[in-house]
Amino acid sequence: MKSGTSAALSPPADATPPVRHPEAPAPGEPLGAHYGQCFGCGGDQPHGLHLQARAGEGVSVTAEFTVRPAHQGAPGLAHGGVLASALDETLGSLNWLLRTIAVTGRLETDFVRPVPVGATLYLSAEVTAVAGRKIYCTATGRTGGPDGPVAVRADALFIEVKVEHFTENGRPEEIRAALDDPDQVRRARAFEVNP
Ligand SMILES: CCCCCCCC/C=C\CCCCCCCC(=O)SCCNC(=O)CCNC(=O)[C@H](O)C(C)(C)COP(=O)(O)OP(=O)(O)OC[C@H]1O[C@@H](n2cnc3c(N)ncnc32)[C@H](O)[C@@H]1OP(=O)(O)O
Repeated sequence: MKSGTSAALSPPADATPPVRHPEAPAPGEPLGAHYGQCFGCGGDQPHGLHLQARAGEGVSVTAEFTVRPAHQGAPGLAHGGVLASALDETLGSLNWLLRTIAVTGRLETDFVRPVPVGATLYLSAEVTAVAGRKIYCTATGRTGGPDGPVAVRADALFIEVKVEHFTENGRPEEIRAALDDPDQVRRARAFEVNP
């Protein structure tokens, strides 16, 4: 069974291949967190997954995530929602290579093998197509190594949004703090200049 079989995840006929932004980080370079408090990638988020994605070739990324005891669902096994979060975050980081701000519209996940506590998930993701504001992408998480068996996979549709998506909907205290942080503002601007 393949994931992403719903019609909503099939790119339309006028979709085009993704275009890597000319100033995207070189393959192998870390992408950095898009927000320090992000549950997926933020370095300042004590409860987070601390995912550190690296740019790959084209519009692709890789990341690793080691399952900790706090991530359990069943005894000794990762919670599926946490694994979906790791996939979501890895897929979300692809947008940095397009220099587009986008949020997850749809995420379809297959849980193929149980993932024990202590295991490292080797994640890789790529954008497959773009159609207007819609960004189609796919990800896998493997155990045992980057070429190990697939444990989880996901297909997703991200939707491009403006910075106002966050400023108009986020809780004011966090938005104020983000606007007061020059690094955060610089990062948001870097996305915005994309035509
Ligand atoms: C300085 C201060 C500011 C700081 C800024 C920081 C920068 C940060 C940088 C980067 C942040 C990235 C964060 C990544 C985190 C990891 C990823 C996540 O977990 S994101 C969270 C979960 N996702 C949501 O919360 C979305 C909630 N949903 C929405 O807000 C809306 O539904 C939204 C924006 C997704 C779409 O709403 P519409 O009104 O803009 O657009 P419509 O017209 O509905 O959709 C556009 C097209 O997309 C399709 N579409 C939309 N949703 C779909 C869905 N669920 N399934 C299938 N198609 C969908 C529609 O059918 C339409 O297609 P047709 O153009 O007609 O062909």
